[in-house]
Amino acid sequence: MSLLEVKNLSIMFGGLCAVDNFNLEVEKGELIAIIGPNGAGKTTVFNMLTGIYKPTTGTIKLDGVDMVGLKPYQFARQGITRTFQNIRLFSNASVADNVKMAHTMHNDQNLAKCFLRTPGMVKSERELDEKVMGLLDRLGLADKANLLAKNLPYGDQRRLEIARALMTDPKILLLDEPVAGMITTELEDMANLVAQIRKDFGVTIILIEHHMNFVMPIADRIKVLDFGKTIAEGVPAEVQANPKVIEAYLGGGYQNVAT
Ligand SMILES: Nc1ncnc2c1ncn2[C@@H]1O[C@H](COP(=O)(O)OP(=O)(O)OP(=O)(O)O)[C@@H](O)[C@H]1O
Repeated sequence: MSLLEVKNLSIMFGGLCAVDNFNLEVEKGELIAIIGPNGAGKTTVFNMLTGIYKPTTGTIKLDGVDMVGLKPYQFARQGITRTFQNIRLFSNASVADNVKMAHTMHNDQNLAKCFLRTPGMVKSERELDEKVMGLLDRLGLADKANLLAKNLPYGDQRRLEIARALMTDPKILLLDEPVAGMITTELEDMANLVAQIRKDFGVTIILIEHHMNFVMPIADRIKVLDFGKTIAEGVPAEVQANPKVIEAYLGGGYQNVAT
């Protein structure tokens, strides 16, 4: 049984079929990229894989558990966490508190224990602080732990989003355009970071991206969507050479096939 099994997933918005018969099997530890031009349906797939949208038809199984119909927080508790194309941070909280809050929001907190500050609570708080600092260290943000999130450079805000997602110990990490808004010279750093996270945390990663150059060196497999349909899939070299992919990118005036 694969870690994630998605079968015949489709969603209609009125008369528009935004995602049509999407299938995906992901093994533990894999890194899968979903690419495609604007409006291809990539974010909609993520929205279905995180319970934000309920598919019109199809099934999603995580570790054999049927996920369709569950709420977003239940997807998160089952082990699917995501970042967003538009960064979502607590901008007036510190970098460290942003990561800590991801834990607090993800786990049930016992209010009585919080107020009583039992030895167990103090110990778990200490362990939590250590985990936060460990994660910030791995993501190159340890020296910025006390800065307000809003004062971080853009690339660091993206790293912080990933740290927040990792704080929930996900089985599957979904990254929605992790280099959106970054300048070309930052792409390679982020690609290295994503590959390193996969290795260090043993986490399975599915990411959406426009930039071919970003996904080519790090993805095991790539799926290409266009107008909601899967037009190609395979290892990066196969996909890059696929005429349908070249047409979807270049035919639509899309310029990132080589960038
Ligand atoms: N809630 C919604 N209601 C109506 N239409 C929607 C909704 N969400 C997405 N769509 C439509 O579904 C299609 C796919 O959109 P989606 O955002 O998934 O594309 P995308 O591949 O992520 O594009 P981009 O790269 O621009 O983010 C688009 O035509 C979009 O307008």
